[in-house]
Amino acid sequence: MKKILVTGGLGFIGSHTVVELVQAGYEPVIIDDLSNSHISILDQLTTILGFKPQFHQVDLCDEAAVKNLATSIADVTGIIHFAAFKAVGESVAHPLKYYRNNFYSLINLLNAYYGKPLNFVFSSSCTVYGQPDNLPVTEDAPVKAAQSPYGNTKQIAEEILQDMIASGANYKVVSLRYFNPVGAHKSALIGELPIGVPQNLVPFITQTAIGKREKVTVFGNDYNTPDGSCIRDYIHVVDLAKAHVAALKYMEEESFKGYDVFNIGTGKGTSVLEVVNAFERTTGVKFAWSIGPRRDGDVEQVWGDVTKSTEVLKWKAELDVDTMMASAWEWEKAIANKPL
Ligand SMILES: NC(=O)c1ccc[n+]([C@@H]2O[C@H](COP(=O)([O-])OP(=O)(O)OC[C@H]3O[C@@H](n4cnc5c(N)ncnc54)[C@H](O)[C@@H]3O)[C@@H](O)[C@H]2O)c1
Ligand SMILES: O=c1ccn([C@@H]2O[C@H](COP(=O)(O)OP(=O)(O)O[C@H]3O[C@H](CO)[C@H](O)[C@H](O)[C@H]3O)[C@@H](O)[C@H]2O)c(=O)[nH]1
Repeated sequence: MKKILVTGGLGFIGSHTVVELVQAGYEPVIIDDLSNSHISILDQLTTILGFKPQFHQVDLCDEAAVKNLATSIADVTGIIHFAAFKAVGESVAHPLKYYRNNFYSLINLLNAYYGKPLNFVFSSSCTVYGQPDNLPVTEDAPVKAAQSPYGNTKQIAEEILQDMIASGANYKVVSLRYFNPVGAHKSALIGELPIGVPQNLVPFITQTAIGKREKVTVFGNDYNTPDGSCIRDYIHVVDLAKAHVAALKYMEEESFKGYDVFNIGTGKGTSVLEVVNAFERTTGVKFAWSIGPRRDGDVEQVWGDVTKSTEVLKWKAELDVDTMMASAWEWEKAIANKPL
């Protein structure tokens, strides 16, 4: 069985990917420092999988610890590198915290496994496109000046990986540019666990619907879009998780060498108001919301062209916005009934 190191494997996207890896016949080895996740996610994964996946609590910024890891778990065929800090606003307030964690962890990992013929998947973001000139945005669209230190870590990390490949390193690398991951596993045993007040739309909606927050503010209805609210490409986290399996399979092909990048979205834009309506319609739960001012730094509209990922990775998102909302709501109710 092919062993895959999953850094950040107890986090939102990582935990769902662990499930899909096992279903596809891989053996995941989870690395996490629990800086933005809960150890009980390991128990939840154990319930879903029927066995306890291997887990090591390691801070990837600790160079010596990562070297030890590479010695003790030397027989991996791939690494999926989720571990990073991801809050845009916090990165503006604490840029060094973001540059330190997101770069040290990446570089320590690449150095520790350097020389081995590994398949490496990097979690990038559509944030690298800023506001694209053409929609849907394709992978060859220009990377725009980063809007935040967080976005900058994704842009620079992609460059680091390309420079490393250009230098002749033995790795194969795929960067996946995620659009907006939402939703939760159908078991409602794993999902997104925002720490503090959620910054993202869907957890803010579910926390408001359950009564933890008073009201959702729709940030702006005067954008140049059909209903005036911003448009994003929301993707179900289980579809996103499956894209990682597809990326590994693609890299396992002899013919693939070097570096490649893919958009991972649905190819469809949905407005904030459409998300609000979809939530209320699918769950039957109404919540308080109102229109407020625009949020600083928001891109007006972005959705991805997924032709390349469909044709080359042979992967396509299958789950719709209603399923995303329904599963996010089941997860919110599950953790309200039984806090982790
Ligand atoms: N969720 C999104 O909207 C989104 C969008 C685009 C890209 N991404 C990227 O995808 C990846 C995963 O995102 P997520 O939403 O699952 O985030 P998450 O915070 O839920 O998961 C990240 C995990 O990494 C761990 N971690 C962080 N720093 C670490 C370190 N130094 N050593 C070991 N573990 C560490 C955290 O404890 C957490 O469990 C991140 O790289 C993120 O930037 C996320
Ligand atoms: O309370 C809220 C929260 C969000 N929004 C709106 O909902 C949309 C989605 O906002 P999110 O914060 O959920 O997502 P973003 O698209 O702003 O950001 C996400 O996608 C980015 C890439 O575009 C980065 O990857 C970032 O890490 C990730 O959180 C935006 O139009 C935002 O203005 C609201 O109206 N009210």
